[in-house]
Amino acid sequence: MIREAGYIPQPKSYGPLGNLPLINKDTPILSLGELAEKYGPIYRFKAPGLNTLMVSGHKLVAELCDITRFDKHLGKELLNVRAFGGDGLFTSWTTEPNWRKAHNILLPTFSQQAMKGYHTMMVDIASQLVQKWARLNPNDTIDVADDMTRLTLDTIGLCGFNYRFNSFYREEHSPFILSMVSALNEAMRRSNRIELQNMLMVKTRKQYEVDIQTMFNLVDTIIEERKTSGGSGEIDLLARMLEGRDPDTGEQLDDENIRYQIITFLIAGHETTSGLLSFAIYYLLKNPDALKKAYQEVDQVLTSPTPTYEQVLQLKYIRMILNEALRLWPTAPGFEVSAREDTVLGGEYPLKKGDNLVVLLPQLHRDKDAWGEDAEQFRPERFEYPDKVPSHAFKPFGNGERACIGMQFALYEATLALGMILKHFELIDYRNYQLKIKETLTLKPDDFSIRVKQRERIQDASISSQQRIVGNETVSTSENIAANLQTRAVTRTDVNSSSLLVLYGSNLGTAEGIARELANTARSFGISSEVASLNESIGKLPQDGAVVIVTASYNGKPPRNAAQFVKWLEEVEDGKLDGVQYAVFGCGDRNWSNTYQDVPRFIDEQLARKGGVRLSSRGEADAGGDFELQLEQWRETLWVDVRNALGINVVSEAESVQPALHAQFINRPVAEPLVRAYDAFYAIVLDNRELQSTTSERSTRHIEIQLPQGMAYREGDQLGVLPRNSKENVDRVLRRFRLQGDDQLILTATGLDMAHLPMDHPVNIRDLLCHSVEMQEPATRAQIHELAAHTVCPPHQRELEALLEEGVYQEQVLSKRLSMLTLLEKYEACELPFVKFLELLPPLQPRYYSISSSPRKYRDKTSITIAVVNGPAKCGNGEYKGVSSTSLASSKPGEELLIFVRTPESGFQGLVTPMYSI
Ligand code: HEM
Ligand SMILES: Cc1cc2nc3c(=O)[nH]c(=O)nc-3n(C[C@H](O)[C@H](O)[C@H](O)COP(=O)(O)O)c2cc1C
Repeated sequence: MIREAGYIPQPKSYGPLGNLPLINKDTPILSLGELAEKYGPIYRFKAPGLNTLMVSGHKLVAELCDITRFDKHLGKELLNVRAFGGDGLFTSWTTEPNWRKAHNILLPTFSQQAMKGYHTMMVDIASQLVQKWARLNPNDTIDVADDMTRLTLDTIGLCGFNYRFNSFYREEHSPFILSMVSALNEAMRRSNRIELQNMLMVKTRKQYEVDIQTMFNLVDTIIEERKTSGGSGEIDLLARMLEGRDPDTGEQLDDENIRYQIITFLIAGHETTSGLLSFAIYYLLKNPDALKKAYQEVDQVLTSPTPTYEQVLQLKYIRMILNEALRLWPTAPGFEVSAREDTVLGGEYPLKKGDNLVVLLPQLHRDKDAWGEDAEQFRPERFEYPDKVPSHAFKPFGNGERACIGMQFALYEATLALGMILKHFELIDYRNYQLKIKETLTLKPDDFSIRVKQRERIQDASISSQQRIVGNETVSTSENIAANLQTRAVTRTDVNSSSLLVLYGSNLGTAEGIARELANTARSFGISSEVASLNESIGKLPQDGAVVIVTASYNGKPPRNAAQFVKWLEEVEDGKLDGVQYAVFGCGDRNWSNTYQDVPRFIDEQLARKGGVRLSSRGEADAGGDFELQLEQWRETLWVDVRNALGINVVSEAESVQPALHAQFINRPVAEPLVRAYDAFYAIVLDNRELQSTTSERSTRHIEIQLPQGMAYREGDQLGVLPRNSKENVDRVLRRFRLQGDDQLILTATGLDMAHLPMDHPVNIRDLLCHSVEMQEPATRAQIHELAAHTVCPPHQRELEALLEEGVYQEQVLSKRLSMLTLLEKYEACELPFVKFLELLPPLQPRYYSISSSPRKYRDKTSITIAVVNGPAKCGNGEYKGVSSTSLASSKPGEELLIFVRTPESGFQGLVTPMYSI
C-alpha cells in the first residue's frame, strides 16, 4: 500500500465515542496493541476527551525519548490515580515543584550502595516464601501472581518503611492490597466512562472513597509510628521522606506529600515486580533450555545457605531471563509524553506543542526491525551483551529523568527471589497453562497456578540467617585474619610524602564511597591522601602527586557536584594541565546504553588533551552487571600504577625476604567497622564544663576537643560523635544472657549484611556491646516477633504477640519506649540466643552536634554544647539517659572520643541533636 508522507492512520470511528468501542474494557492495552498490529508504528486514537497518537516503532520512540523535545504527560488513568497518589513521584507533572524536590531527596535511597543495605531484608521476605512453598503437600497448587504479590509488597514495606505486612502469615491479602487493587481498577475503568456515568454510579463512587480512605489510614499509621518512635537510626525511604532536604533548595517534603509518596511507593514498588516474577516463571516453564541454564547458574553461584549480596550480582543469566520477560510482557505496558514545542516527528509527522503520544511497550519490544524475525520468541541470550541491546526498543522502565526510580530495586529483588526459588524448587506446569493476560494498571498472567517439588532439603532459614559464634574455631579464623592482613600488608620503604587527591562526581553516593575507600587504602600504604568533589577542585589539579577521579553519569550529564568542573575542564586551554598525573574510573549502567560512561570518558579524554598524563587506564563498572568485580580488577592495576607514578617503592611482603619466624600483632578496635564507615578519628577532650547554675535541674555541658592533626572544619559544620553505651546498660545485657564481659568471642556471618559488627577476629563482649549497637530504642515489630517466637511459655508468648496488635504496639511499646532489652528482662522464658539479639539490634548511630567554635579563631580545636538528656523513663521504671549526651557529659579531660566532621550539604541530617551555641 502506498502511503502519503505525514499521513497518520486512524481506526474506524463511532460518532461521538470515536474509537472507544474498539477497546475491550477488561484488556485495553491488548486492544491498543492489536490496533498497532493493524495500523502500524504510529496511529491516531480518539475517544471522548482524548485525542492521542499511539507509537510503537523504535525509530519514532527514539525521538520521543529525547527529553529536550518531549516531557512526561499524565494521561486519563494517571490523572485518576492522583485521587490517591496526589503529587507523588509517579503522578506529578515534571513542572510541579514537588516532583523535583522528591526526586532529589529520594534518589539516594535507590543507589547501588543502597541495595546492599536492603539485601538482608529482601532475603528475610524471600525466605518466608521459600518456607511456605516447602511446607506444601505435593498436590497443593500455588497461585503464582498471588504469592509474588505477597513477596513484593512485604519487601517494599520492610525495606522502605520498616513495616511488616506479614502477608505470608495470613490467608487473605492485607486490607491495603484489597483496597489498592479495587481503587486501581476503578481508576482505570473511570477513564473508559464518560463523566456523567461516573457521577451516576453512586455505589461505585462510595466504594472508591472507602478504598482510598483505607489506604490513607494505613499510611498515616506508618507515619505516626515512626514519628512517635523518633526513628531508630533507619536510613530507609521513610526516614529520607521525613528528614531529607532537597540539596538544591534545602526544602523538606510536607506531610501531605509524604502520604502520597508512601502510597506511590507501596503501589509502584510491588505491582510491577510481582508481575515480572510471574511472567519469568511462566516463560521458564515453557522454555526447558532456559530453565536448565538457570538451574545450572543458581547451583553454581548460590552455594551458601542464604544468598550473599555478591552472589546475587553474579546471577547473570537470571537477570537476562528477567529482562527477556520484561521485553515480551513489560508489566508497566506504556508511558505517555507530550511535545514541549511544535516539532516534526520522524521527519514527517508535524506535532503541536502539548500534543500527546503514548509509547506502547509490548509492541515496541516486539518491533522486528529492532529485534529481528524471532522477536516473538523468548530468548534471554539477547541480553548477554548489554551493548548489543537496541536501547530505544527496550524501555520497560520508562525514559529519562522520569524513568523508574526503583529499577535497581526491582531487578535486584527479582533476581534474588527467582534465584532462591530455583535453588529450592522444581517447578511443575501441572495443567499446561496457556497464557492469558490480566490487566489492571499493570499486566500479569491471569489465573496462573503451578505445583512445586523440593529440590533439596531446605535449611531452616531462621538458623541459616543467624550469625554463629564459633568459639572453638579460633584457630582457623585467626588464620583468616592473618591471611587478610597479609594481602593488605606492605613494607613502607622509601615512602615519600607524595600525595594522592581523590575526586568524585556522585549524586547517590556510589562514586563518593569508592573515592573515600581509595583514599583510605592510600593512607594505609603511607600515601597522604585527600578526598573532595570535582566541583571543589576547579583550577586546583596538582602537578605534583597524582589525581584519581571517580564519577557517575546521569543521562549522559555529570552528577550535580561535577557539573561545573566538567564545564571548566572543557574551557581550559590545551597544555594548561601539563604534568597532572591522573586516572579515571566510571560508575555507569548499561541500561543507559547510548550514554554509558559518557562523563568519565569525556573527563579522561579532556585531561589527556589538556596536557595531563594518564597514569592508569580508565576503568568502567556497570551497575547492572558485575560492578564489584570490575572495580576490583581496576583497583589492582591502579595501585601498581600509582606506586610507579609517585616513585614510591612499596614492596609487598610476598616480594621481600621473609624471616623464618613470623609474628603478627592484631590490635583492631571493636568500633573499627563504624570508624571506617564514618571516617572517624580519635580526638582528645580538653575541657568539659557545666553551664547551668548549681540550682538548675538541667545540665548543659560545654566540651572542648583537640582535633587530630590534619582534621579541619568550616563554619556551619557539624561534629559527628560515635557514642558509647553506658556501663549500666551493658551490665544489664551481660546479666540477662549470663555472659562475662571479659570473655572473647569471634563473630562470623553468612549471607547477612552486618557491616557494623567486627567480624572474624576475637573481641571482648563488653567492648562489643559498648561500641557497636543501639540498645535503648523502642522494640521494633520484627524484634517483638522474634522474642515471641523464642518464648517457651505459652501465656508469655501470647502477651508478647498481643503487643504487635495495631493500637497496642503504639500505646505500650512506642509511647513507653520499651526496648528489646527491657522486654527480655520482663520475659525470662524468652530463650532468644545472644547472637540473635545482636543481629536484631540496629547499628550504633553517630550523633551530630553543631560546632560552636569558630574555625577562624581555633583551627586545631573545636567545641560543642550539649544538653544532657536525663529524666524518668516513660515505661515507669527507673531513669532514661540519652546514650550520647550521658557518655559525653562524663568524659574527662584527656579521654578520647571517636569523632568526625560533617558538612551538612547533603541535606540528610540523620539524627541531628538540637544544639545551642554560645
Ligand atoms: C519490574 C518492575 C518495575 C517496572 C516495570 C517499572 C516501570 C516503571 C515505568 C515504565 C515508569 C515510568 C512511568 C511513566 O513514565 O509514566 C516508572 C516510574 C516509577 N517507578 Fe517503577 N517500575 C518497576 C518497579 C518499581 C519499584 C520497585 C519502585 C519503587 C521501589 C518503583 C517506583 C517508581 C516511581 C516512584 C516512579 C516515578 C518516577 C518519577 O517519575 O520520578 N518502580 N516505573
Ligand atoms: C536517572 C539515572 C540516569 C543514569 N544515566 C546514566 C548514563 O547516562 N550513563 C551511565 O553510564 N550510567 C547512568 N546511570 C547509572 C549511574 O551513573 C550509576 O548507577 C552510578 O553508579 C551512580 O553513581 P552515584 O551513586 O555515585 O551517583 C544513570 C542512573 C540513573 C538513576
